[in-house]
Formats: sequence, C-alpha cells, structure tokens
Amino acid sequence: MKEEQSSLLLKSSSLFPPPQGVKLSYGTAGFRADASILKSTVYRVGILAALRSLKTQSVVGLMITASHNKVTDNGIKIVDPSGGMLSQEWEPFADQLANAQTPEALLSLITEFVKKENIPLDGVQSAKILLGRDTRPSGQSLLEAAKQGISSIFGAIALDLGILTTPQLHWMVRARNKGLKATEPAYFEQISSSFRCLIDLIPNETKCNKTDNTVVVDGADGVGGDKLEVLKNMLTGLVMEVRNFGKGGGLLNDGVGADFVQKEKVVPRGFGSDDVGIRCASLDGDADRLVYFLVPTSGNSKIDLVDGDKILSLFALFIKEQQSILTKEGNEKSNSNFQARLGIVQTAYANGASTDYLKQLGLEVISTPTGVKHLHEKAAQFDIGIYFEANGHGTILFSESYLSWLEARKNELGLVSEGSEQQKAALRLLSISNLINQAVGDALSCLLLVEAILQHKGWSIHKWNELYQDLPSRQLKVKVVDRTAVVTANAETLVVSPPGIQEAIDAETAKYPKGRCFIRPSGTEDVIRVYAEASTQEAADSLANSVAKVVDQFLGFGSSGQ
Ligand SMILES: CC(=O)N[C@H]1[C@@H](OP(=O)(O)O)O[C@H](CO)[C@@H](O)[C@@H]1O
Ligand SMILES: [Mg+2]
Repeated sequence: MKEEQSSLLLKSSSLFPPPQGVKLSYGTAGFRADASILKSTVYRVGILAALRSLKTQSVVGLMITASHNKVTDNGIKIVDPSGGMLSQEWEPFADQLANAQTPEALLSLITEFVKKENIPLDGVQSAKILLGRDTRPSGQSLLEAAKQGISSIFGAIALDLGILTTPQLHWMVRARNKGLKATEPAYFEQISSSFRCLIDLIPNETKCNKTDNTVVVDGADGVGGDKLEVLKNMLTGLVMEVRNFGKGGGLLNDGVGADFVQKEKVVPRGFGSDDVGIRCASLDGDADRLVYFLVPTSGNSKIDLVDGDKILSLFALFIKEQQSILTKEGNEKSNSNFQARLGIVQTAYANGASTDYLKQLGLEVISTPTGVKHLHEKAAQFDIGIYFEANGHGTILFSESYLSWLEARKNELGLVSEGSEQQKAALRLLSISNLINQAVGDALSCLLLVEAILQHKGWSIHKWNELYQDLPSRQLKVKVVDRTAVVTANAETLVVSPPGIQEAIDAETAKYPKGRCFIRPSGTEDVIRVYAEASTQEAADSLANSVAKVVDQFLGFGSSGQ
C-alpha cells in the first residue's frame, strides 16, 4: 500500500474511535446498534464498500437502515454488485474491521486483506458506491461517516441517492451494473408498468365480477409509506390508501409496521373497528417486508394475519398455474419443452401448515437458516425460485436461461397463436419477472403482485386467507447474558451448545400435540428468539413460555452463565 494511502487511513480513522466494550457483528443483515455508537462502524463499512467495489470492479451499495428496529437504532449493510447481500465470505473481515481498536490495528487489517484478496488499491482503479438511507434522524450524520470512510480509499467515489427503501437501493445497484437505467423514476416506471400489464391480462370473466380493488397500507411511519404516496398515483386499477406514511408525525415502527403486526398480531396504530373486513397491508421500516391482515370483528384489536408464508403460497400457486397453462400438451412442439424447476425456500419460522400446503401442491420446498442472504442463495439455484420469510421478506427469482426461453416462447406464440391463453401465460410470467425485485425482497413490488393476483383470481383477502389454516404459533424474545453462547445446527432447528438445553426444549415440546419449538440468537437484536407452534393458541403460548423459562435458566442473568 502506498505511503499516502496509509497515512490517509490513519488520519481519518483517528477521527472515528470505536465504542468501548461493545462487540459488533455483521449479523443477519449488517451491523445494527443504538445509532449513538455507530459512527466508527459506518465509517469502516465505508472503507469496506470501497474495497469491495475495487475488488469486483463494479458499483456497490451502502444502505443505512435498521429496518424494523426502534427509531433510535440504526445500521449499515453493503449491497453486492449483483444487487444481493454482501458475499458472506467477506463478513468475517467486516467484523474484524468494525472491532479494530486502534487506527494502527485497522490499517494493518486492511493492508493484510488487500494483499490476500489482491485488491487493486493503487489509485488507478476507481470505485463507486451508491448510498441510500431510511428516514431515521441519525441517518444524515451516519451518511457523513460513510462518506469519510469511502473517501479514505484513493479512487473511491460516493454517490448519495438520498432517502430510499432498502430494495430500491438493491434494485439500483443491480440495474447500474447491468448498464440499465438506475434512477428512482425508472424503478417506479418498471414496477407500475408491469403491474399494468398483469391487470390488462386479467381474464374477462373475472374482470366482469369486479373484485374489490382497494387496499389500505400501513407505511410503518417510514420510508415505504412515503414512496407509496408517489407510486399510488402511477397505478391504474388499484386504489391505495396509505396510513402511517411517515410525514404525519408518528414514530417509526412504534406500534406500527410489518414486524409489529406479524409478531403481536394486533392492529397497528391508525387502524381499528372501521376497518373490519377491509384488505389491509403493513410494510416494515425500510420497506423490504410486507404482511397483509384483516380486522375480523370490531371492538377488539386482534387481527387475522396473512403473513409471508401466505404471500409465498399465493405466488407459488399463481406461477404454477401459469406454468401449466404455458406447457399444456397438444400444442406445436418447437422449443416448448423447457422443464423449468420451480422451487420454494423457507426458514424454520415458516408456519408448518404452509409447508404442508406447498408440498401438497407438489412443490419442492427447502429450508435455510434465517436471513434472506441464505434464502436468496438457494432460490437462485432454481429456474423460478420463490423465497419468503414468515415475516414477509421475500421475492421470486427467475434464471437468465428461463427468461430467455420465456421471451422466445412468447414471441413464437405471438406468431402462431396471438392472443392465446398460452401466450398470455408467457406474458404474465414475463411481467412478474419485471415487477418483482430480482435483487432482494421488496414490499412495494410484492404488494403490487399480490394485488394483481387477487384481481386476476377475483379473490377477496378472506378467500386468500383460506388457502390453508395456520397452526397457532407464538414468538418470544428472551434477554440473556451472552446470546452468542447459543450455537445451532440443522437450519437453526437444533441447539448444539450450551449442552443440555436442546434436551430440555425437547422435553417441553413433547408435552404438546403437534408441538414444534426452536430457539436461536437474533442477528439484529440482543436477544434469544423462541418460536413455538402447537395445536391451539393456548398450547403454543404455553410451550413458548416454558421454553423461554428454560432459556432463562440456562443463559439468563440469574444463571451460572453470567
Ligand atoms: C424471526 C425474524 O423475524 N427474524 C428476522 C430478523 O432477524 P433476527 O436474526 O431474527 O433478528 O431480522 C432479519 C433482517 O430483517 C430478518 O431477515 C429475519 O427474518
Ligand atoms: Mg426490513
């Protein structure tokens, strides 16, 4: 490394001392903590992003957000050139950088890594980093720290794109590296026009029945609500009312948003008795999650949750239907025999009833650890890979080879049977691939796809919700001395350390018919999460509570683990 580069790094890093007594970890989706201690981390991730861009010779992204966490938290994550999450191979280096105690230690880590990875840090190659942030008040000052980190690497340029949803930034990084238009208007144009195509392709029979085309959306008082206000005016065939849109004075994620709705199963702020029976949806704080819900009865805050698993099921059902129309037998041979592999990816948090339903549809279902980085990787191995976390984060990935086949097939059908059902099915699948974010789960594009499918099928939210009945479940959080003491295996369904705890969990679970329960350390909050499922709500609650007690005995503040 050149002398000037080393001294620049030493000088700038001395302005960003790391917080004392805190161990930072890249976690499920980047670094997250109370915003007041994050400046040095964000500065260092700025350096890391510049190195990633140099290494890949492509544009990368930096998103400043803490998603569903409380407003005083913030976080930072890197978007890889593909538009996906940072390659997991670089995560250990991210952890080391964030935790280096002195400017000298930081410099030596960087020097070593640059050498090992063969990164062209000569000032000749340039690096470009797109920066986005959510609406958190701490975003602006953290943005400055990120810029300082980026400008500490010769040749690196930061491009501030302002306030964006996380999926918008992922989309822009991907588009940019594919040489496509990567602006916010281009994003809105793409999703609204592909939504229009799907609406135009609705069969006349259902069009006549005129299904309810109104949806009320809780924007979590964050960036998503704000962006929906723009998007809704570009849509035809859908009436959208946005509440908690971020500029009405409500506090981000405070009794609102997809995480709250999914975990608490009660109405978010601003919703209530007047909404009985209406189709409602909720975004999270950075608009990468979406859940639907309905208020079943007045005078009670309980909701019927239509979660990520059900969105996944609706998507899977529709795609499977379109695929079978497209490959219907008795048609001309040509190149119509592409055996597209359709695969479903879930985590252990997926409701057991959803997995059963998807398997009954004859679909291949696989399970990965929590965090979309894991699900995305698996889904990308299929021609059409649909992945969702129960909390509403997911998307549909189409392989390049399948898309080229589909495009060719659509053109061919246009010549031989213009306007046929088969050609429409091909057009629908192509429109879905343009609507749904190919980089990462995106609440805005998923919302439009759900709406298009419901209109296509002429379904109400009730009808959709009846695809299968969720097994009662309960999620709890337990504060412990050191959550890293819990080590899991088998896609997080088994605890291998501390010894004895899995046996205790098994003993509790065995007491409940259809009981299923697992624990894992959260990668975004300082807690152990407990998930339980059983045949009744009381049983699920009781199982979750007993296992929470087990966790507390083994790892809580009164345990010998302290
Ligand atoms: C149970 C749960 O909802 N976990 C969430 C949450 O991760 P944890 O590691 O569980 O804190 O935040 C992640 C990032 O948004 C999301 O991917 C994940 O599904
Ligand atoms: Mg989020």
